Amino acid sequence: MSMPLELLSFEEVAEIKRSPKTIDIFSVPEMAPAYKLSYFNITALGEPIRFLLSYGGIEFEDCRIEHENWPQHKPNMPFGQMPVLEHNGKKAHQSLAICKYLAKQVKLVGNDDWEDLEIDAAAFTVNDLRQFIARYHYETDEKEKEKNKGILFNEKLPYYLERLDNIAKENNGHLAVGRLTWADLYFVSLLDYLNHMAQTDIIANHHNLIAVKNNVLGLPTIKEWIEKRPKTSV
Ligand SMILES: N[C@@H](CCC(=O)N[C@@H](CS)C(=O)NCC(=O)O)C(=O)O
Repeated sequence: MSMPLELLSFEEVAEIKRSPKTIDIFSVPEMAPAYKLSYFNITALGEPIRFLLSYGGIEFEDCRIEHENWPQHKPNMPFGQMPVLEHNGKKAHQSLAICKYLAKQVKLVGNDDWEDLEIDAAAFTVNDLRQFIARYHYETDEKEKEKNKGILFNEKLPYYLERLDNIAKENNGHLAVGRLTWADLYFVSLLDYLNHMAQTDIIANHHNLIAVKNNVLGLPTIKEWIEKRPKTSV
């Protein structure tokens, strides 16, 4: 607490006035970002969350856990998995739930409940597609993998991509409600991962989905994030 000036001697007051205390801006401790995202050092399920935070200019601690250190962190996660978003001392899990929360924060949601339903349906469909591709990619039994490959490339990919492409056409280069929403960011942020797992550019022949991709990658805050994000293999 500072001393009232009238209780100080003339000399002491004079000394204080000669050397006024100034705030040294370089010594002010930086505030920790309000959000911390924990995920592996890859894009995959963490990237939609990183895209949404970046889109909204929300500062976040991008905590990337190396696989060899995962066993010591796993017990601290709500359901033993990541991504996990921390805010105000609380931990949230489930990437889609986190995306929906952030989408509200950055205003990439619908104007009414029905629009939200359409946006959710688009994003959840992309998530279904991700799971079909992952089923093939992560299969270790060679015979099973071959079977999954047939199902993926002959059935699931053409079926899903054709429909998603039609939706993108009807919505002017977006996946729902004719404008940019979190479903677009969700899809585009996962694309590298989906292509990596399928070992091909899955949207190469789907021009309306390419438009969705270009719309998202053209956003200045997303461009900035992609330039500065750590370069990883996936
Ligand atoms: N449904 C969850 C799935 C989370 C999930 O599968 N996380 C994986 C990484 S992508 C994980 O933490 N794996 C490590 C483990 O289960 O020990 C979500 O969408 O967040």
